[in-house]
Amino acid sequence: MTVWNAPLADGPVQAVVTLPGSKSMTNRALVLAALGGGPSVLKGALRSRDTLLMAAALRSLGVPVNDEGDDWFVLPGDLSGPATIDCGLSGNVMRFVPPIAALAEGDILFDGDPHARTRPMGPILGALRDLGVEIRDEGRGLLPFTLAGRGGIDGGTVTLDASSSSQLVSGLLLSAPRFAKGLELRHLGPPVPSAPHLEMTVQMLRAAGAEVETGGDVWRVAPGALRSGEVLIEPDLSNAAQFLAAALVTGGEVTVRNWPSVTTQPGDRLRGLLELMGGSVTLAGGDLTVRGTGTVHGIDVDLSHAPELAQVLAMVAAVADGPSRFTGIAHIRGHETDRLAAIVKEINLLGGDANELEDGVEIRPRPLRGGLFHTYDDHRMVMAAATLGLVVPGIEVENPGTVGKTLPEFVSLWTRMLEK
Ligand SMILES: O=C(O)C1=C[C@@H](OP(=O)(O)O)[C@@H](O)[C@H](O)C1
Ligand SMILES: C=C(OP(=O)(O)O)C(=O)O
Repeated sequence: MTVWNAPLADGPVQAVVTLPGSKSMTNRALVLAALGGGPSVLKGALRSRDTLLMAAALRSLGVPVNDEGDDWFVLPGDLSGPATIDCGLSGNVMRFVPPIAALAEGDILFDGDPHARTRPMGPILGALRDLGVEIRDEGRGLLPFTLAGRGGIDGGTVTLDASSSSQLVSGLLLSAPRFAKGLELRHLGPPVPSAPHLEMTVQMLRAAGAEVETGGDVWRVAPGALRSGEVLIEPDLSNAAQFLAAALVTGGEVTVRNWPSVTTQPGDRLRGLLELMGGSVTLAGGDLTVRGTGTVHGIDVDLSHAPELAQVLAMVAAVADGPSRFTGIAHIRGHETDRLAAIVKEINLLGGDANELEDGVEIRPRPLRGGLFHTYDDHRMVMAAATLGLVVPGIEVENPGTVGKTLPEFVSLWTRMLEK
């Protein structure tokens, strides 16, 4: 175990931050480029564990991906197996790659980190089986499994329950233009979380030339060629959460550069959420600035649209002037760790007062003390711990390197943010 002493802010944080590319956009762009008809270049791609795993997965299926420079090049060709895919702990890799593997020939083995073997896969494996794909998973509906690629998928109509992750839908949609008959996908069950990420899938498919119709819980993708070319990746707005929260909890001012004026990223919801929590938020000329007054308000919000923000917002809530409730996020028990349990446990270990709800968490602020903050191989727990560490002396963050999943340079960006 390594430990990082989270720096305490010695006053209001004043900083301007530039963030690397979005994980979700980079991984979608890689997939669409791999399924395209010619060479593509990704500008501003994120270099992190999850995107390097995606690039490696596509390479294993016969698609050359050059990720050496700032621009990433993808040269699609015939998809081929046999192969072994390491999903790491990436939900994107484990949900987006199996449908591509079914387009290749040969046995393709999927596995990942120990915790990855607990993340929901059953509905997408069931849907692929309904589409005629042979998958051997010993009936578990989880990693590891072997998919027997037959060089194509006929496609057609399929129904699944995607209430445990929007990625179960996105994964099928992204490859659907390459199914012989396209795809009509229906969700049946409790609501699908992360609507902005579904919209991101639809918009990126359309930008690549796919015909996609959506309405309610039904998505239709027509068969057809995907356009190749240049794709511009936006900065990762979910990873802006902790930097903007720093302004709020210290009563400072933080600007994140290159904020898109229109975006499907759920991190854009930070603008409204941080305002509700007491910040003043302005977006001008591509700069998103949050100013804190020193007072932080508790909030009661449904976070089902932006579950990636839960941990950082929970830490802000822990130092607010009143109680908070974050609901609509039952499914984050199936993320990198059981995030509801992790949030509650860590706040309470530091002397706080939090409890789990069926679909969220409740936090009542109380004076907190320092101590070891466990991070459960979850990048967002590290970034949440750092946020709290700005105002609670003595927070020791377990395994800070976990941030490599989506933001390897987190500690240096954080340290720089605090330099006067
Ligand atoms: O499609 C995507 O890129 C993602 C969708 C969301 O998954 P869930 O719907 O499982 O929350 C999000 O939490 C994850 O970090 C990335
Ligand atoms: C849930 C997350 O990641 P993924 O599902 O892509 O592993 C996340 O980054 O918060």
